[in-house]
Amino acid sequence: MSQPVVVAIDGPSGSGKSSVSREVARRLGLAYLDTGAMYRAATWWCLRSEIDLADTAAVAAAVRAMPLDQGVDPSVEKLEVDGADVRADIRETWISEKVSAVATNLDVRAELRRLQREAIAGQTVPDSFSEGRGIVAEGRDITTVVAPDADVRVLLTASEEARLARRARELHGAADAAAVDATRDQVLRRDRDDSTVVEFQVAADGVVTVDSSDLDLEQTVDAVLDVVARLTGARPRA
Ligand SMILES: Nc1ncnc2c1ncn2[C@@H]1O[C@H](COP(=O)(O)OP(=O)(O)OP(=O)(O)O)[C@@H](O)[C@H]1O
Ligand SMILES: Nc1ccn([C@H]2C[C@H](O)[C@@H](COP(=O)(O)O)O2)c(=O)n1
Repeated sequence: MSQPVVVAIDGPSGSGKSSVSREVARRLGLAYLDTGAMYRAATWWCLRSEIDLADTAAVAAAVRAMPLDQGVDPSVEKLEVDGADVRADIRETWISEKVSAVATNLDVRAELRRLQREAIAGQTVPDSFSEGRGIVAEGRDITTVVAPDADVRVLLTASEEARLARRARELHGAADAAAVDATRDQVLRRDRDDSTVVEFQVAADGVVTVDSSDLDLEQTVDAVLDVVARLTGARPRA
């Protein structure tokens, strides 16, 4: 059997991390880990438990006790907290507005980092979803903190304009001025808050930047697959 491949992808909001990482994992036959979904699930859990997000100790304790069940199959999204399917809830505005308060809690980051490393290591052994082929993990600090030794490390970027337009189209079905204005908080304010605890705008040493501003989704997936092939020899399965 060939060596496991770990691909780490970071980038700002709306750069395409989730869509691109999921598709890259699918084509390479790897597992997929959406670490942003973990922060969103943690936010859902704290709000549902009526914890004041400003009470950092209470939030951290709740996250340590969170009964999270997250799938790693790129073709079948699974995300449950305490048996509840939270896939739809965590994408809603009430979570997007609050998630940075949880993601900037350093004790929460330590706990989720532990779970993320466990999930990544779990995919390098034969008895796993990927049968030991490896994983694509994406977020904000995967290339730098969670998996700095990953075989492939990519910073996926896109201009502010492109990211706002993408999110506006996704949420409002159009990228006119009103729709773009309505997404600013979700994209720019969130990046500003999140970047107080983690660097995801500038590539660290050894991290390859893929700028998707002028690429469509398919071209971006191909660009990342090219980087993976160049650095590891791994290619899409027929
Ligand atoms: N290269 C691309 N060209 C055009 N649209 C894209 C491209 N990449 C992603 N998209 C679209 O942009 C939207 C945002 O992408 P996605 O959710 O993957 O970004 P993200 O970086 O994971 O964002 P966030 O961190 O906020 O969750 C989606 O609707 C996706 O289909
Ligand atoms: N490794 C990560 C992943 C995510 N976050 C934070 C930043 C976001 O505001 C939030 C949700 O992520 P998204 O689903 O939008 O990618 O989680 C982080 O700090 N570190």
